[in-house]
Amino acid sequence: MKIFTASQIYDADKFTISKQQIKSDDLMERAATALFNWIHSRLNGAQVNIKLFCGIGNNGGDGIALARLLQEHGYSISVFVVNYSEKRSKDFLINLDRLKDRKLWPEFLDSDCSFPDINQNDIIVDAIFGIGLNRKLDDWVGNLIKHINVSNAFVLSVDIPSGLPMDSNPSDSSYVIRASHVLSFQVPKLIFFLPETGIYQNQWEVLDIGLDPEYLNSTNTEYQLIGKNEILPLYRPRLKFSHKGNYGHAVIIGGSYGKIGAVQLACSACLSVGSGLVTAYVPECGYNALQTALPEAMVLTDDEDDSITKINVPFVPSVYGIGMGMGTEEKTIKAFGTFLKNVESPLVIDADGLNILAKHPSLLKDVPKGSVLTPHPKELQRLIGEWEDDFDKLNKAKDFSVKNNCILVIKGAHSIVIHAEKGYINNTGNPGMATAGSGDVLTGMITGLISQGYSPLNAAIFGVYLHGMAGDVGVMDFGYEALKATEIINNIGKAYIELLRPPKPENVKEV
Ligand SMILES: NC(=O)C1=CN([C@@H]2O[C@H](COP(=O)(O)OP(=O)(O)OC[C@H]3O[C@@H](n4cnc5c(N)ncnc54)[C@H](OP(=O)(O)O)[C@@H]3O)[C@@H](O)[C@H]2O)[C@@H](O)CC1
Ligand SMILES: Nc1ncnc2c1ncn2[C@@H]1O[C@H](COP(=O)(O)OP(=O)(O)O)[C@@H](O)[C@H]1O
Ligand SMILES: [K+]
Repeated sequence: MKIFTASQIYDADKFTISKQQIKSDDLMERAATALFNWIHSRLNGAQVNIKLFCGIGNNGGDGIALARLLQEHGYSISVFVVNYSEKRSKDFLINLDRLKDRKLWPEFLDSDCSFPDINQNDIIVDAIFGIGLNRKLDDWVGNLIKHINVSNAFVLSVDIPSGLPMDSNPSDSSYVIRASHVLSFQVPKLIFFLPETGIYQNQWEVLDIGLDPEYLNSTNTEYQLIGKNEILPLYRPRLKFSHKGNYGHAVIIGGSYGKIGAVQLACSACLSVGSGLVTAYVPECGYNALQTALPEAMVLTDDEDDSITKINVPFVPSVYGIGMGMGTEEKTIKAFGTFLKNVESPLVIDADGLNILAKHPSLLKDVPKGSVLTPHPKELQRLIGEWEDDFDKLNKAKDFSVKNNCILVIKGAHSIVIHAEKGYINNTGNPGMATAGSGDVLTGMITGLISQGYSPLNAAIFGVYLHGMAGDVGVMDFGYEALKATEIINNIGKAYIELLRPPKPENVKEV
């Protein structure tokens, strides 16, 4: 699903209005009707107090139009206009008049007034600001938002939580609505997926308001939300007459004394995702552990017992995954540097492989083109430097990807695969995956996908999705807290099955 910027959304509006020969307030009516249908299908006329806080722009206009529809259906509503500017939008005014025609007079709030009481059992509709926010809020508006936030009432935000800009962090986090649920028009917004701006809402949902498909389909976006529809076409089916040689030979290099488990997890994930053959390259101390824990994998060892000091792989594998648990000893850094000079197969680089690159950026030029780097936030910061906010981080990551001709997987709640100017945002996974070794599993999975013939970019996008899905299937049995990296691996198979499960036909009753 494409993620549009605010200016693209305004363009989509204009395009739709002109192509469908409608008026802009018709589009607002569609938005309000979609909001109303959502609420009505859940409340079924229940007499709960609904308090609508509406700004004076089009977000406010949506709220005012919604108020009219709610009133027509007998809901108990109070409408407050947050009068933060004299510059009211045309469609806001049209809808305000329609409300007044029905003898419904909103209460106007301004800097001098006291705020209305909010009961914990009220439902708040937040239509104060939408995607048009472009400067700091006046303090009294910020204080109203605080007043709503402390009420503990259910807050339904229209389009986005009010007070949240579309392309930067809010200047004051207490001046942003904490939304229980966001009903966002037509397309998801980038701010829902970034760690610093995604915290303002519990859940989001997209409402179709009929923006013109021609514009939506033909417009390129920097970011895409990756779901099943985007992943299925990437899937490479296993062929009936294939043999293990068709699915590549992956080599996983890493480990040091006390950290052999990281390699075991990566190898096991690499096999479970479907690599034909997997060989581990570890220090001598890892030999027995690996051969015992993972009989399917082959093991090559370094001459040294505790850490990797040279990397001698006597064949050319399909792909290498390198870095997990490897340490950053001088001897290992040297071995890694020599390895990079000679390697031609694409790499998946994680953990200490990334830490070494960050400390010795001159090595970056030897990383094969199209390699995949999988940093968590701290490793990313070592690689690309400090960032001002998540938007700056994404721009710096794109620059890094272009400069070094690599694919970056920025790991997190919504991991983002960065390839040059494009970002692919993952939408699977859960907080149960914030556990030791889950990153090693991801590295093994991406390596195993490249081994089978997925391109490095597709392997990164597909791997991140499947990894999250395996975690999502895993929590069904283990809950968040008890989910361990091993359970993510054990559920890779079920994640594939879930991915390939045909959608249930609509309107068919289960017997
Ligand atoms: N296609 C769609 O998705 C559709 C979207 N629709 C809806 O339109 C919404 C966008 O509406 P919008 O452009 O009128 O902007 P909105 O957020 O209501 O702000 C109002 C104005 O406030 C101003 N302003 C900004 N910051 C400020 C500040 N700190 N303090 C004080 N004032 C400030 C600024 O005006 P300025 O003063 O800068 O001229 C701004 O224009 C969108 O979120 C969705 O709900 C639907 O109706 C139809 C289809
Ligand atoms: N809250 C979360 N929601 C979804 N996925 C998460 C969450 N926290 C962590 N993950 C995933 O778990 C993995 C953690 O990787 P990493 O920090 O490298 O772990 P480790 O170093 O222990 O292997 C990443 O793929 C990340 O996206
Ligand atoms: K809003």
